[in-house]
Amino acid sequence: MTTSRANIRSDARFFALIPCAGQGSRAGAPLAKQYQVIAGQAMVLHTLAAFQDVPDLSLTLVVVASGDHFFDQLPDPSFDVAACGGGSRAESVRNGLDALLRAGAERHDWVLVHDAARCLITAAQIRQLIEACEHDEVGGLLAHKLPDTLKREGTVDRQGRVAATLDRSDKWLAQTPQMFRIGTLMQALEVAGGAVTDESSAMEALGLAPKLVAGSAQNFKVTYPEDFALAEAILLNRRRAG
Ligand SMILES: Nc1ccn([C@@H]2O[C@H](COP(=O)(O)OP(=O)(O)OP(=O)(O)O)[C@@H](O)[C@H]2O)c(=O)n1
Ligand SMILES: C[C@](O)(CO)[C@H](O)COP(=O)(O)O
Repeated sequence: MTTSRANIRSDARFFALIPCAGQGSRAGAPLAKQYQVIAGQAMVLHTLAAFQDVPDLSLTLVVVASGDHFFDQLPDPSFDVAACGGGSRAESVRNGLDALLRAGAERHDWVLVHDAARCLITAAQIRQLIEACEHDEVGGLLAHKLPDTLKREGTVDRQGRVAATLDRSDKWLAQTPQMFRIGTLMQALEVAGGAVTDESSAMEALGLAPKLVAGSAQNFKVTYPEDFALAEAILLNRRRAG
């Protein structure tokens, strides 16, 4: 699929979609990781604070699982909540895009999809992504160039041992936000199905080449138990630094 410049409208608005309906099984705690308190508040509230500081956004929509009442008691939230989470991240995103259209977004508008569990994102990084992609034909994602030597593990009797050292010069770690036109992303996710782990993969399956925008190592996804302490230390350090 190609996207022609003629299809690009300059009056597009920007929406944010925060998938927040996961269970955090790799984090190994009874409470879903996005609701665990770090640096004084639930992880997802740190994430949302960054989006609140981006004036370009028309609306931020948080997708939670059905029956999740975490946000019910928040006074004057700066975002909307839709209880339409699915069985996979891709399904939660797809349902969230439907909800955005119901909330007034249009298919030519941009959506920035961002993990609730990437609570170290900053408003400046979100702005950088928007500036890098708003005139692009496809859109793109924050990503981090691989900083370490890359090994491939062996198979069968060589499991747990190095089979090869790979060229890392063209390797990036995909982060979020990932920013695409709502309509194209919906089409891409329809084609790709529920198994894709990010929006870029779905767009790639359409034959499109999303733009890689350099993010930061600090924009990691809280995934494993040891990630909480690191995220908290960075948040507290930023607070101290003002
Ligand atoms: N069915 C799902 C699965 C994930 N997510 C969200 O997608 C983001 C990134 O996913 P990941 O880190 O894989 O979260 P979990 O699925 O919660 O983690 P795990 O795989 O360890 O269970 C998280 O903010 C998570 O809440 C979602 O909205 N709906
Ligand atoms: C979208 C994502 O954060 C990009 O790195 C990631 O793929 C989601 O996490 P998962 O563990 O693959 O579900």
